[in-house]
Amino acid sequence: MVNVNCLNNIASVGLDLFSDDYNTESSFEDAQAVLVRSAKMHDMELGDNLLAIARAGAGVNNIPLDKCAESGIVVFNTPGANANAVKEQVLAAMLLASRDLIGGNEWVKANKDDADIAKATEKAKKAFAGQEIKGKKLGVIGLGAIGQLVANAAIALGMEVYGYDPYLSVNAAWNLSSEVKHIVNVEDIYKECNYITVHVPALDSTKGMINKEAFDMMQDGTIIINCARDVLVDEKAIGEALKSGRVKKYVTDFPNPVTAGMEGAIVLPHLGASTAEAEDNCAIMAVKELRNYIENGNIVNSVNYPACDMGVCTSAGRVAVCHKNVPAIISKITSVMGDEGINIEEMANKSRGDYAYSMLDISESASETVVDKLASIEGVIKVRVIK
Ligand SMILES: NC(=O)C1=CN([C@@H]2O[C@H](COP(=O)(O)OP(=O)(O)OC[C@H]3O[C@@H](n4cnc5c(N)ncnc54)[C@H](O)[C@@H]3O)[C@@H](O)[C@H]2O)C=CC1
Ligand SMILES: O=C(O)CCC(=O)C(=O)O
Repeated sequence: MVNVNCLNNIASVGLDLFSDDYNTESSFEDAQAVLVRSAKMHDMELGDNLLAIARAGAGVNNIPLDKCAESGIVVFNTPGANANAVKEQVLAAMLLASRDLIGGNEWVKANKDDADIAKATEKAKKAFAGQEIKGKKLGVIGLGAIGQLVANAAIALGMEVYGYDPYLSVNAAWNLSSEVKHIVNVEDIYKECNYITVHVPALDSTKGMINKEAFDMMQDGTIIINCARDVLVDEKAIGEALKSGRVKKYVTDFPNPVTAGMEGAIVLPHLGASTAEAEDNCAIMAVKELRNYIENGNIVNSVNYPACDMGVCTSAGRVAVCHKNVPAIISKITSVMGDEGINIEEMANKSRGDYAYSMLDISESASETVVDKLASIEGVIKVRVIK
């Protein structure tokens, strides 16, 4: 039985994909596999039995990726599975920031008992008038799964779109409308765009990237949308930019003690991925990734180990090894097999930064002796007999 712990609510359509060989009611301490959404895992004790964590979503800043890699725990996410939900929220955010629909609705609620509300409406409504997004310039920072959908949708809505992503993959570039203007210096977005939306991961290199210097370059009345992570925007600086009128509205999906009451901010309670469709997509992808790793040793969509996929094992045995990416380790692994008279029928070795992963399809199932010998090689982190 494989023990699975869910740290957050995971859609049942995903959990239903686990076979009877899985117990999805496990405690965290006993789990071999963990499913998580936004629960913070940095301070959690990671058990020796834990093999894999799947983030049913995109952002993995709630998971200690290096600590997991060091312990041979493979972390997955579900790229693109909630991108459409976030794209739709960004479109809503741009419209909410452009037309004072929230203020107008509050006015109606406040005047609900006025028998003459229809007449009063026609007088009051000028206070809630806004602007159209058609013809305005939108800057999209980060053109991954979400950014590219936002950019294409904004083109379809008649916006002029500037896209910036220095690490853009070729596949992502193919998906972008040719009408998106390719920006190589993010400052051009700050200087020229009326709307700016950010879609990058929270990394040391991106934290605080929208800061005072960025606001100083912007035009008065710029609208900022942040459905990525709060730490990307310097909150002291945006508070000041809102006060000065440099920024007209800040729409953020991340309430915290600073943003929650911020004048001029529209603050949503992290709803970007909260649609039935996105929750289902993420849960299905996450469970499939976990099963593929647990049952076949394959790594697809990991964020701390390399991709490595040998399909379903057709040999008598398969061994999977998480190890450091250091010289001569492969020859030591294969020597163990040779010394034990085991033939390697197929093999894959992939690396990612300091870590690597090897899978060996072998002529017999690895014995305890083989596993112990592999585990004793310097730099080997975890050895698993898959078959
Ligand atoms: N509000 C919500 O509920 C959700 C928020 N998110 C957040 O949105 C982020 C983006 O999600 P996806 O588009 O799915 O991820 P993704 O990984 O597909 O795209 C991220 C893009 O950012 C780019 N990038 C990285 N550093 C950059 C930089 N300094 N400047 C410009 N571009 C840079 C990468 O090259 C990549 O193309 C996630 O990391 C997560 O934090 C994601 C899903 C839901
Ligand atoms: O699971 C959620 O609701 C949060 C989604 C999110 O922030 C992400 O996928 O990065």
